[in-house]
Amino acid sequence: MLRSCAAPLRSLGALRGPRGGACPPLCEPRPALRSFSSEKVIYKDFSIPNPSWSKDLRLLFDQFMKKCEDGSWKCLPLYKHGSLQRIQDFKTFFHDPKFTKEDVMTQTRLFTSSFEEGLGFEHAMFYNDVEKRTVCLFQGGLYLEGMPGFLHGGAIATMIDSTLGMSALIAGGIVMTANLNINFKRPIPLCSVVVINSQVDKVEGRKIFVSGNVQSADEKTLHSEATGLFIQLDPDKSLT
Ligand SMILES: CCCCC/C=C\C/C=C\CCCCCCCC(=O)SCCNC(=O)CCNC(=O)[C@H](O)C(C)(C)COP(=O)(O)OP(=O)(O)OC[C@H]1O[C@@H](n2cnc3c(N)ncnc32)[C@H](O)[C@@H]1OP(=O)(O)O
Repeated sequence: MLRSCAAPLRSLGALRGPRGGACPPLCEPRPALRSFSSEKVIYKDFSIPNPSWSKDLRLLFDQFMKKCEDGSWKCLPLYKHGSLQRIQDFKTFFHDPKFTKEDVMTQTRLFTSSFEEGLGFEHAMFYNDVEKRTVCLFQGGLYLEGMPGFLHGGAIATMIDSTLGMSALIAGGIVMTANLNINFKRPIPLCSVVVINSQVDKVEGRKIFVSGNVQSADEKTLHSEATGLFIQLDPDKSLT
């Protein structure tokens, strides 16, 4: 039987955005499954709390939602509006049907959203435009195990890449990771909650330099430090 990371929630009705309603509109639904035939898009919001979220993750999420009230922070919907547009732009300019055919594309899923609730990458991202910072609240589930009881380094790298990448994406549009360096300093226990911080340090032409770290929810443990180089894609260059 599958175990969930969190004790069952007493009431989902307790999950409220700062304006008293459920999380949207600050945290808008993201389509988990996307369709490139434009006939059907199935929406599922992965960033709003679900029963697998631990008390720590819920608490941090609520704290960040509170910070969103004055507009200084935004809860990032990964696919809607800007982000969705970036994905569409990517498809328009860089997707090569030679490699992934239309019928396959209708079945794809974003890696970090492809696990059953609580077993994979439970996370929510927030962005501060003034500070150019992205913060990801992340609880890695049971299927992300590496060494027994701890998260796989690849799973940590995935979320670091996504968080630093989000900072770069907001700064530079359609980007891809060219380089990612990670120092793994302390292992992350499965199902624990960590905070991934990232900021854009420098933009040089098409190069966007981003750095970040991973800390425990109580900020007492520094789990990892990372730097990344993201390159704005050139529409005149083929990717393949
Ligand atoms: C980033 C995504 C944001 C994620 C946000 C999360 C959710 C959003 C929702 C959905 C999106 C999900 C996507 C998540 C994916 C996460 C990101 C990735 O993991 S991308 C996959 C891994 N990366 C790749 O596969 C890229 C492979 N590489 C390439 O295709 C190319 O090398 C390139 C990166 C496109 C660059 O090629 P290009 O021809 O355009 O550039 P140049 O080679 O001319 O280089 C330009 C410039 O940069 C310097 N450069 C390039 N690479 C490096 C390097 N590794 N180290 C140092 N410098 C490098 C190069 O020297 C040039 O410099 P200069 O102009 O000064 O000469």
